[in-house]
Amino acid sequence: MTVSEYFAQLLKSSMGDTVLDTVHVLSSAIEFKLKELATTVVIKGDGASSLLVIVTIIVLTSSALWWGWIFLSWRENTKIAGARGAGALPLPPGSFGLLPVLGGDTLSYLDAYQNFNIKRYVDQKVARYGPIFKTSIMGQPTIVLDSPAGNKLLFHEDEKLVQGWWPKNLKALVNYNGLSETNGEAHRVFRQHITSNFLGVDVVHRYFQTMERRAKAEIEPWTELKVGSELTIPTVDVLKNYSFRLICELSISLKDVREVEQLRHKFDMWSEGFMAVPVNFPGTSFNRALRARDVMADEMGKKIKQRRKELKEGLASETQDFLSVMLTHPDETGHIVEDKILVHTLLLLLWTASDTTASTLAMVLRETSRNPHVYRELMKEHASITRGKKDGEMLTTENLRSMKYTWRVVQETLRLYPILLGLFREAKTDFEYQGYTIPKGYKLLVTSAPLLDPKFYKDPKTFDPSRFEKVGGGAPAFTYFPFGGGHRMCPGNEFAKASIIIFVHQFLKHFKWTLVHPDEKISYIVRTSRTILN
Ligand code: HEM
Repeated sequence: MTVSEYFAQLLKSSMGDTVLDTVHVLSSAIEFKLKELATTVVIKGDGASSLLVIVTIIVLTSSALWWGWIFLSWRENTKIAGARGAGALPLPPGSFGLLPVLGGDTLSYLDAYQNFNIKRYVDQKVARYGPIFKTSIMGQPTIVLDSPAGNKLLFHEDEKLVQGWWPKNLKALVNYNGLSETNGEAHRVFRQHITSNFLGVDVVHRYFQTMERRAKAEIEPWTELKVGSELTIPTVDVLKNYSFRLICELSISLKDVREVEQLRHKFDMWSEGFMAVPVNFPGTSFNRALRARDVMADEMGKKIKQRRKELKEGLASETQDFLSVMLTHPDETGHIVEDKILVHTLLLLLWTASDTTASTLAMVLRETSRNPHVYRELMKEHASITRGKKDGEMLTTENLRSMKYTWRVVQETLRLYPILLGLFREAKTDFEYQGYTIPKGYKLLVTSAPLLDPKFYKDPKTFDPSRFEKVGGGAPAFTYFPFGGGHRMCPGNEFAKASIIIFVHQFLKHFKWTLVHPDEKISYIVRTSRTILN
């Protein structure tokens, strides 16, 4: 795509011209949407042997939200760039570009991101400047750090030298001071609170049955045809339904499909704002996203009030979902979370828990189909679990623990198709790093490039789950970080793991599948959801 096509596309999306079926988001607190994955499956049954299934397209998404930064933060950028005192170590080599106000390297970075060429982008820069280089991305002075040392800096010394950072347009869209926007002690306390009460490893097992029920509810309606029949199913939509409906049920007990879909309609509109040019003018995507957010926030506010009443009257349980837990369990400082922060967190959960899982599942299904030995190994693992079960008997924690190969498949999927291809932080203070000055306010970026580096992984492009028989796929520490790391590491990782492997179990039980387009190019772009009412 040329530069002008790129701009045209962005403008189109911001003006709400229909065609663009992308949505997306990317920040230190992720999110993104898929394009399409239709699947033709063959219904499995007694004696059904080699069956054909067709999976169309898969596409992860990502990126673009940063266009707004270019315009919003150039002044800040120039102030910071001039702030170094005399005698300081030099800045890392590199260039802010001739037109940093237009984002310097923004186009090439985003192009590499969308087309899944981050490694090539980084390799070219490294060949020119060395492993640590400066550039300007989205109007922000940015220092790109090599891995694994750079990851170690970002993830381990997180709170001393660097902190989480959200772009301005994203902050505007979120607009509440919750987990995503806080740093330091407030962030730690709140994070600890939601981890110990909702997302932690000791809690997530409570949702296994709901996850399995939801997975069955999405899959079984497609299995009602005769055994052996071929069927095309819109798999991405099935996956998106699964993850969105699951988090709605577990966070606010919202189960009615039509109500969920109404919420998702607004959610989609909101998400579209994350990649739009941040022009808040009636008719723009950004404006629509802000309005959708207000409507959702208003609805969440009403749900909070209603639930408080139900809890008082004994009509709701204290542990029935995230909302109840937050309203009845104080954090370690003895406080119940404020309503406006709770509203923010509910939206954050919808955002972080839905398309991340759906996208990863999509790629798991794709790679399983492209690698028959992987399918066979998976079948072995899951058939032995199914054999030991009576009809309708649910999966146990023990069963999930035994799905070791399945988890390796997911880990290898996240190596090849990470949800985030780059993670940003902001320097909290001026500091020295490997002979250079990192000025306060500069953005720091680590990328997923090492995941495809033969230095760390033998035959890096080969899908080989057996790498993960060793921790981190055998690569040095701080190379593999699909869930981020340090104080901002994804608190939903256990939740994600369980919901993914449970879905894989159900899918394998019912279908065998092959890809319609086995060599489909993967790009990080998106479209909004299509409803399937089961
Ligand atoms: C395959 C699925 C998922 C992947 C790969 C993933 C990955 C990530 C990554 C890379 C981050 C940023 C970490 C950082 O900045 O260092 C993140 C943050 C976050 N994720 Fe996940 N995630 C997934 C699923 C989930 C789920 C299911 C939930 C909730 C149920 C969730 C909740 C969050 C939250 C709340 C944050 C923000 C944490 C903070 O700022 O402290 N994620 N995730």
